[in-house]
Formats: sequence, structure tokens, C-alpha cells
Amino acid sequence: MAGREFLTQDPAWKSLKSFYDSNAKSLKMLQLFKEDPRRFEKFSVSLDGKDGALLVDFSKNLINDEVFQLLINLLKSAQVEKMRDAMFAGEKINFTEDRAVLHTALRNRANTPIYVEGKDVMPDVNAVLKHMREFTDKVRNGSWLGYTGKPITDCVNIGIGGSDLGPVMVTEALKKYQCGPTSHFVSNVDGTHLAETVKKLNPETTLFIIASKTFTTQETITNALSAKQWFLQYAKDEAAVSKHFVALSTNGPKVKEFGIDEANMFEFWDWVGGRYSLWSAIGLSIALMIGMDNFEQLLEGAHHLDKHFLEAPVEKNIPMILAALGIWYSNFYGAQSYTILPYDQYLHRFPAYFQQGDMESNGKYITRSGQRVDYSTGPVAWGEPGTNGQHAFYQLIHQGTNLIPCDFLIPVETQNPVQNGLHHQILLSNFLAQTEALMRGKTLEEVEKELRDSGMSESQIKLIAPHKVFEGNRPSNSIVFQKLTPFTLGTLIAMYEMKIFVQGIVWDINSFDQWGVELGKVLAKAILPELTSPNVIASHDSSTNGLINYIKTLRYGLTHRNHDYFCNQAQCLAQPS
Ligand SMILES: O=P(O)(O)OC[C@H]1O[C@@H](O)[C@H](O)[C@@H](O)[C@@H]1O
Repeated sequence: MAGREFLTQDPAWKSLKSFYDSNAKSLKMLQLFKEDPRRFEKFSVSLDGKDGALLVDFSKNLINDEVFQLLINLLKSAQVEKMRDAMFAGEKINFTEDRAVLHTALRNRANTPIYVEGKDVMPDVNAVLKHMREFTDKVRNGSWLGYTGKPITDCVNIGIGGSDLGPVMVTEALKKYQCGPTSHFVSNVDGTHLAETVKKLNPETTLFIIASKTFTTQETITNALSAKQWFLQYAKDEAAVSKHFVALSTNGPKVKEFGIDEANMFEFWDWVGGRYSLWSAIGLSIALMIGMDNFEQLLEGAHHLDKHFLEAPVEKNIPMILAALGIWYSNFYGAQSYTILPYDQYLHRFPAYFQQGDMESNGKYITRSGQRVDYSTGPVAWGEPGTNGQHAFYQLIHQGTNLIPCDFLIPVETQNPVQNGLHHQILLSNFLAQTEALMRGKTLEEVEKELRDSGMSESQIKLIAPHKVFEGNRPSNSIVFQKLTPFTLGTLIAMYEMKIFVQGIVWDINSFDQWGVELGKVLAKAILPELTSPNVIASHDSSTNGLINYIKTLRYGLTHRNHDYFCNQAQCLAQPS
């Protein structure tokens, strides 16, 4: 799909810029709340859902009616709605890989036909869901037996990036719904990850799920081969492998080559991006742990958000509003990051999940028509659960020199009402207090009065007071839901996916490829044999050569003299003869 005129030339962009230049400094949220008692109603959207409503309160943002309208104009001018429709219709919007972007088909619970190159993908989607149900039911009801006739108690998902982060995040978030084997995850090629995981497991009752879209990812294949080796130490029979290894992939031939039975392969397709794949067969570890009914609830929740994204007008459309606010801060206020702060311990991997979701999608500087952007694109996404973050990094959010827009998320209802719900009351009060504090701040006059009332001398007050001032006027969204159910989690994930999509459209980049991860992979492949060769390495820059040779010196137990020798040799070899 061709790119458009440069974003910064768009009249809608120019209007925002001129508003920012002349009025931004005078936008004071506290004042805006005083002036408009209906600000909360005006700047919040509620989406009803099967497990209660999702409320997004965006009134604590640096906006007034005019800015909001200008932001909406920008989305319209960027033709977000047209691109959204193109994505849902299966057009190949990921043009650098010549692929459609159809994770929405995986959760298309309406089962309406969706065509890719003239073929309806829904029958295949439904067939894989059926396969997943049959398999997960068998494992969960104990009729799938390991090589010694025992039922499966533990599953190890071996995958990385999109083949790991989604399942990790969801199985943590929905732990309360566990009704099947316990899930474990091995992603890092650092042998520690596999070693520390399998040491707690019994090979007779463990199922390995090899999750890789391409089935060529170095880390995953290395971990999978080592897991097989570990397993065979005990089973001592290749035939036992089919009872303990299954694959989730788009690459049938590679799965076969690895030695996994085709009947034990759960397929997905190239129109499912890795970071959007938890809805596909990649979600098998989720379905095993929480059961297929709950997995389908997760899909239902995402589908519910998809419908809202498709049908709600731009000014009432949650992902579009969140995207527009993010653009306001990134591109006009110069914010370089934003935080996702879930006040729900079950969501402790949610921010990490969206580090890939956001940064791999929108960390791009080339527009769809191949020019370098002259504006910021994807911000750094980060965060940790509240209240932990409050005692760690919130200092910088409140008083640091960077503007960091925050998304605060919380369920109204806890699933663990410890001490009759006291813990949750405390959690809720902190959630509410933080957004209020960020918005209103604390003036010098307030601080001075407080210090004076405490009996402090005037000279001390002069010294201490400035440190206790909060300038406030710092933006946040409050995202409130009834309870963290599979349905609601599906809705929340899809909400961020679509927000990221909208931003990518406005920034005119391809949010669906990830060429930026390739160079490092290629260089690592070249370095791997150099680490084991006996030769001094001189083919890189002096730092890379120096590091390789230094590591080899230590690894092979050579003396410091050898290290100096390696450096000298590398320098000689690197010099042109
Ligand atoms: O599922 P695969 O093919 O093993 O890929 C895993 C990950 O590999 C990374 O290199 C990609 O950047 C991710 O997008 C991807 O999710």
C-alpha cells in the first residue's frame, strides 16, 4: 500500500503544531477541571462487555475540546479508518513481506468469511481451534499419556519473542483459571533457562511445546534439541518423543525435519505476525492451562474490542483515542516513552508483552514510501505493576525532567479478597491517588504552609520547600474494568494492539515487519564459529576483535600474556599489508 504525503505537511498536523506552539503552556488540567464540571463525562468512554464494562477515563490529559478535535482530525486525515478496514479485509498491508495482517481472523467469533488471495481463511482457523480443543481436552482429562503411561502434569513452551511473551503474559494473568497442567516457559538460549526449568520436572509427565512461527529461530531450535536430549536420557526411545513433543508453526517441513509427528503439529499462517500470535495455535500452552472454553473466551473478548474498533466513531473509539493522545505527547511534547502500570499483580508481564507489541511494531524510521521520517515514531514502552512501581521509579514520573504519559489499569473486583478485601481497597486508593497527584501536583505555597505549620524555621523552609513541590499537570489514562477474566483480558490486549496499529498508520510506517532484528542475527551466526576456532580473530573492528579474543583467552584458560598476544596479533592481521 503506497505511502502518502509527508505527515508534517498534513494541514491537520500543522494545526496541532500551531495550537501547541501558542497554547500548550496554558493548558492546566487542574484549571480545566474547575472550568468544566462535566470534563470526566466528556473525556471518558465506557465499553460494555460480557464480564462488565471497560471504562477509559482520559480526562486527566493535556487536552481541551479544541485539541481533542484537532487530534481526531489528524486521525481522519491519516485515513485510519480506511487502513483499518483494509487490514480487517485481508489486504496485504504488510507490503515489505507481502502479507496480510489477520490476527483478527483468529478471533473472528462471528465466523464471517475473510479472504486472503480469494480463499476464505475461516475454515482453516476453525479446524485448528478444533484440533487444539481435542488435544487440550485429552491432556487435561488425563487420557493423553506419557511414555510410562502417566498423565501430563507440566508443559514447557519453548519459544521466544512472539512465540513466548504472549503465552507467558496470559498464563500469568489467568493463573486463577488454571484447570490443566502447569505451564513453564523456556525462551533464552542461555542454558540456565532450560537447566533451571527441567530440573524441577519429571520427563514422564512433561509435555514440550515447540513454538516457532518460522521453526528456524536459533534459540528455539537449540533449546528444543537440548530438551529432546534431556528427555531421551530418561525415555531412551525415540518412539516416546511423539508423546512428549508437539509443535506450533507455519513451517510443516521444518517441523517434520525436527522429528515431530505431523499429527502433533498445530498450524498457523504467514498472515499471523509473531507478536500477534497468542490468538493462534501459539496459544496452546494457554489453552492447556486454562482449558479451551476459557481460551475461546479470551478470543471472544478480543473480538468484542475488534467490533468496537470497527464500528465506534473515531471520537468514541477507545484505541483511536489512546493512539491520538500518545501522538500528542510523542510528537508535540517530545515524550520519548510511556508507561503501562497495571494495578493487578496478575498482569505483571503485561507491560513486558507490549514492549514487543509496541516497540517491534513502531520502532521504524522509514515511511511506507521509503523516506526517512522527520518526526518521532514509536516511543519506549515500559512499566511494572502498582503499587511496586510507586516505591521504585514513580519519583521520576512525578518530579523528573521527562514527560512520561501513564496508563493506569485496575480491576474493580479482586480475585483474592485477602482480609476481606482490605488489600484491594488499599490498591484502589493508591491507583486513584497516583493519577490525582500527577494531575494536581503541589504548589510552593502549599509546601511552605505545611512546613511552617510543622514549626520549621524560615531559612530551613527556603532550603527544603522547592524539593517538595510537585509541578503536576502530568497526564494519565485510567483504565478500569470489573474483574480480570479471560474475556476482559482479551479486550485489553486487543485495545493496545489496535492503539499501536493506529499510531503506525498516522506515522506512515509499516507496523508489521521487523527487519531491524535481522542484522544482529546474521552477525551472531558469523561470530559463532570464530568463538571455537583456535585462531586470533581480526575480521571485525578492534573492539569486537578485542572482545572475542579476550573471551577466548578466558574461556580456554589462557594467561594474560596470551591475551596481549592475541591483541597484538589481531592488530597486525587487521593492518593492510
Ligand atoms: O516464532 P519464531 O519464528 O521463532 O520467531 C520468534 C521471534 O523472532 C524474532 O526474531 C522476531 O523479531 C519476533 O517477531 C518473533 O516473534
